[in-house]
Formats: sequence, C-alpha cells, structure tokens
Amino acid sequence: MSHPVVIAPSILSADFARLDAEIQRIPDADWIHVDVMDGHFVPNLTIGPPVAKAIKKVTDKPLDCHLMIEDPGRWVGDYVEAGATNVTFHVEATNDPVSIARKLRESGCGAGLTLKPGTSAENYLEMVSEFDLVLIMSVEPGFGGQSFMPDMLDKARAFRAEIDRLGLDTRLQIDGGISADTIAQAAAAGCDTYVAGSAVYGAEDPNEAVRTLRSLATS
Ligand SMILES: O=C(CO)[C@H](O)[C@H](O)COP(=O)(O)O
Repeated sequence: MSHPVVIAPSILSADFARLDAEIQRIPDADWIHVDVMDGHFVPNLTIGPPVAKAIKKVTDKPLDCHLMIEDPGRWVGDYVEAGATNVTFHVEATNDPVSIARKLRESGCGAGLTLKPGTSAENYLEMVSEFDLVLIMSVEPGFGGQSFMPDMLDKARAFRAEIDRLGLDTRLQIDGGISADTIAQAAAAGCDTYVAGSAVYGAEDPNEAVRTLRSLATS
C-alpha cells in the first residue's frame, strides 16, 4: 500500500529557546518529530513529556515522538497523555515490544518500532503488523547532524517487502542524515516518511527545505 509522503522535521535541530516560533516556520511540514533522549540509552539528554505537551499546545500537526530511552514501557503513557500521535521506541530497550505496541494502540496512539543501525531486521519482521510505523535509523541515535548510513537501506527494503507482502499500511520512516542528497535513495528503498533535522533547520528557509525534500521524495 503506498502512502502520501510525510516530511517530519526534527525539532532537535531547532532553537530550543524559541520552539513555538521554530514550529511556525515550517507550515508545510506534515508532522513534528520530537527526539526524546534520556542520557542513558543514548549519550545525550533532550526533552521529556512536559515539553512535548507544551509543543502540542502550539501546533495542530501530529506529534511524532521517538523515544531513545531505557525502559520505554514505563514512559509511553506519559507521551500519550502529552498528546503524541505516534510513539516510537527501540527494540534494544525492551524484551517485549509487542506488549508496548498494544498498550499504545489501546490508548489510541500510533505505535512505532525502531532499531539501531547495528540491530538486524530479522527478528522483528514478524511483528510488523503490530505497528503503525517502522523507523529505520540511518545514523547512531543520539545526535543530529551525522552522515547518512547507506547500508541501512537494505534494512528498509526488508521491512518494505514484509509490509507489502502482508498488505499492511504501516509507514516506513527513516531518520538520520536525510537531506536533498539522500532522500531519493531512501524513497527508492521503499521509505515513505522522512525525519530531517539539520537539512530543515540548517537551511536559510526551513519551509522551502521541507518542500524540496517532499518533491525529491516523490519524483
Ligand atoms: O534521532 C535523531 C538523532 O538520534 C534525529 O532525529 C536525527 O539525527 C535528525 O537529525 P539530522 O537530520 O540532522 O540527521
């Protein structure tokens, strides 16, 4: 099943002192991507539920929360309460991703599965029907501004094949080093949902960057 392209700028690369204004600079974005880091699962510390809730107040766009945290099952409810549309968590941080996905879906929130670059798709393909979104990390999670890892496209192809084989409408998202130079490769590998931080907020006109990414992903 093919979806319209979604461009989800990551506010990790925005000015945290002016988040409301930074979000208003990207009216053509489809989703707002919120990178949650706990200083344990990844060596960086960013934002938590109160900030997600504050962001929700200043935008009607879906809030796409990527939890780079330990023990995600303990915290997902807080992001649902904060107004998340999707909550994506790492398979490396839990022994029971399916239970967490079911909890999210029962609360009316989309469930997202994600894997670090070193984790292979093999053990997780079979659970794809439990998820609304699969996120392929194309950098090591933790920081914006890193280089795209083209080897991750094989993982995207494997998930795309399984999603299509089962006829699911699960979205295939990619995050890390997505720019005008890399987005077409990700599209060719079957991705339909793109996170971009520095390529959007590092541009002189972030909204123009969003439009350019969308057009390169669809051409
Ligand atoms: O999850 C992330 C880092 O862990 C970020 O969303 C991602 O890296 C986006 O930044 P950039 O587009 O600059 O690579």
